[in-house]
Amino acid sequence: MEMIRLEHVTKSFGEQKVLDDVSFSVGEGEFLTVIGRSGCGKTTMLRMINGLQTPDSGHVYVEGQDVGTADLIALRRRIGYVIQNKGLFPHMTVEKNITYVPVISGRKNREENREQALKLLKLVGLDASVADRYPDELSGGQQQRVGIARALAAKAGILLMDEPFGALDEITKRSMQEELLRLQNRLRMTVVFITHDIREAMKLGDRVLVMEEGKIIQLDTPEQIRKHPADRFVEELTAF
Ligand SMILES: Nc1ncnc2c1ncn2[C@@H]1O[C@H](COP(=O)(O)OP(=O)(O)OP(=O)(O)O)[C@@H](O)[C@H]1O
Repeated sequence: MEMIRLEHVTKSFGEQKVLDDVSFSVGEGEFLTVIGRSGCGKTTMLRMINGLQTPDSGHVYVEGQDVGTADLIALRRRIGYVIQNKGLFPHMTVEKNITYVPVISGRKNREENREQALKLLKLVGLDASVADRYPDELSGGQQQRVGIARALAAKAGILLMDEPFGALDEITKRSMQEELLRLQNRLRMTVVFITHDIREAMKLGDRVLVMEEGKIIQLDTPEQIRKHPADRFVEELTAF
């Protein structure tokens, strides 16, 4: 099944065309990585999927529903959004952050919420003792894990990740990558993952989307991209 589809999406900020006739789709359970130079439109594209940005023309569909006419609050509850160094509510404990969506959706049983939070912490490789801490009392890597736990608690079938591991050291980054792949496989989440790191893009993605100046240059499996780079830019990018 198709989870996300962009159809001829165009977006400008003032004179600058940031997305230029972008079309692609992401299947259920697929892990799509997105790579391209700074400013090429990656974040703008990602934010369209949960309705934080609207296209000037074209359409974005999530699970067949046009985001332009969807109930955005309901939509965002189905989509986890994990961004570097942001995204957690600073005034809420880790537990409250994780159970935020279930609670606002009406699940008020405290014990049940606590239990779920602890289970999810374990699942993302965190100790139960962090449940009562605040986000700024956690390391960057721990915060990312909490962000993922929160998306899982919301039973988000779709996870949008904008350079989630960009600020992490190599070792933590690697273990987070492994963990994410394991969870994604197990829970069959659909993931769109922006990165600046081509190794990360090739390692994590079932397919890799390469962008340049608001256009898709290539969208293919890591193997095909390596074998048949669409142009010099992709060739240089993947020459490692
Ligand atoms: N709300 C906005 N208003 C005006 N310009 C914007 C806005 N959001 C983004 N831009 C501009 O649009 C372009 C694309 O931004 P975007 O954040 O999508 O790029 P990106 O590929 O994610 O970059 P990076 O890799 O540096 O995060 C940039 O030139 C940016 O300055």
